Amino acid sequence: MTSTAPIAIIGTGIAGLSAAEALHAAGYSVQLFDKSRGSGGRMASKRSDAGALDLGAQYFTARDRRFAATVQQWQARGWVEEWTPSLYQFANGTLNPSADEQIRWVGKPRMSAITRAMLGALPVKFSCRIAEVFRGEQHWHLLDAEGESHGPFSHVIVATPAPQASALLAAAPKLAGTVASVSMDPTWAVALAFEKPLDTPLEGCFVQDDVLDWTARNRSKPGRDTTLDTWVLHASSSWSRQHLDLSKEQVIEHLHGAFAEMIGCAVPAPAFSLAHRWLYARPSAAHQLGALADADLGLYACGDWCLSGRVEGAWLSGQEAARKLIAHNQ
Ligand SMILES: Cc1cc2nc3c(=O)[nH]c(=O)nc-3n(C[C@H](O)[C@H](O)[C@H](O)COP(=O)(O)OP(=O)(O)OC[C@H]3O[C@@H](n4cnc5c(N)ncnc54)[C@H](O)[C@@H]3O)c2cc1C
Ligand SMILES: NC(=O)C1=CN([C@@H]2O[C@H](COP(=O)(O)OP(=O)(O)OC[C@H]3O[C@@H](n4cnc5c(N)ncnc54)[C@H](OP(=O)(O)O)[C@@H]3O)[C@@H](O)[C@H]2O)CC=C1
Repeated sequence: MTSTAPIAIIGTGIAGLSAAEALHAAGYSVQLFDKSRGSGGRMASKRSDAGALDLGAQYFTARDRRFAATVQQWQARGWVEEWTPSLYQFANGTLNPSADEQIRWVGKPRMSAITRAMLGALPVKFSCRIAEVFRGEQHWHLLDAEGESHGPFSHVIVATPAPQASALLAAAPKLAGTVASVSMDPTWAVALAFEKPLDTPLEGCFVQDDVLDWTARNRSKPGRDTTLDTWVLHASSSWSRQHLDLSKEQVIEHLHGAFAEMIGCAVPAPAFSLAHRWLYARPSAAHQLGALADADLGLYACGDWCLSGRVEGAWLSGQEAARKLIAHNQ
């Protein structure tokens, strides 16, 4: 290690925490920041009257050998469990069972359990939106949206969605340019909770219609609250983009209607509903960027948008940012 100042990591989603874990294991000290009240980003779970709900990432797969080995460790520690839903597919107006052999993982008892456990005792400042990353004579400093300055730091890793990373990478125009070329699509998510369980065996469904993209029965996941029969619905990227500024009430009404048409059983008015808009849900295309680095400056960027736009891609990108930083300092 060449410096005693810690490394700043902006973002406590899976990418930022993956980088943090790898750097901490290599003996570096880190300081994390997140604009939200807790960790997880798009893997966070929202507390609601219907229990904790996974409104973002629904499950994840592990195809990369290194990620698969890490998921095995998470399983041994009780952070994740396999989810084996009764899977369906809805296409051309028809609902059909669509079982497959794919192993799908979920955080237990909620998706946010994973990043919560990864964070452990690492130093973090929540509710702290970083507005500017600037270089002093020797070190990096961060300015938050309240005007407070943080630092000094030896390096900075920006682990936010690409559109939120651009401004933070202004000190490295080449990185900022690459990030600016990555576009991300939105997703409207809705939760509907019913007093009486819906009369269907369906627990997860890949949907191909104009409105919906996916639906899942929350109670079919391990460790979830079963008081109400709660469903998470995701709108397609194109519908979400076209209806970005609709009110939450209108979005709930549209998605409830599409769900009722699709599911093939009576769907009463929900006892509880909520909507959440993910403005930067997924990259519009997959990339092979790994992680971005200006190693001489000490500025790095990682996130799902560097790779597959999935949990696995985000974790791998965080590992790659840490690897590049460590390699440059050896
Ligand atoms: C609706 C939806 C469904 C999905 N379903 C799946 C799925 O089933 N399977 C799957 O594999 N993937 C899924 N994904 C994708 C998956 O959630 C992401 O790929 C992954 O969680 C991204 O992790 P990340 O760390 O790169 O970014 P994020 O999780 O977005 O983390 C970035 C963090 O940076 C913080 N931040 C941003 N700007 C600032 C700032 N200026 N200052 C401080 N903090 C800041 C944010 O608050 C956030 O916590 C889904 C995503 C969505 C939205
Ligand atoms: N909404 C968002 O913002 C968002 C959603 N994301 C979704 O995350 C999963 C993750 O993908 P992964 O590759 O890890 O999982 P799968 O292998 O389960 O699914 C990949 C796609 O393959 C199709 N699929 C898979 N299994 C089946 C099946 N049994 N029956 C029918 N189809 C299946 C399906 O594609 P289509 O809907 O048919 O186009 C899956 O989507 C994935 O669902 C993403 O959509 C990621 C990021 C953001």
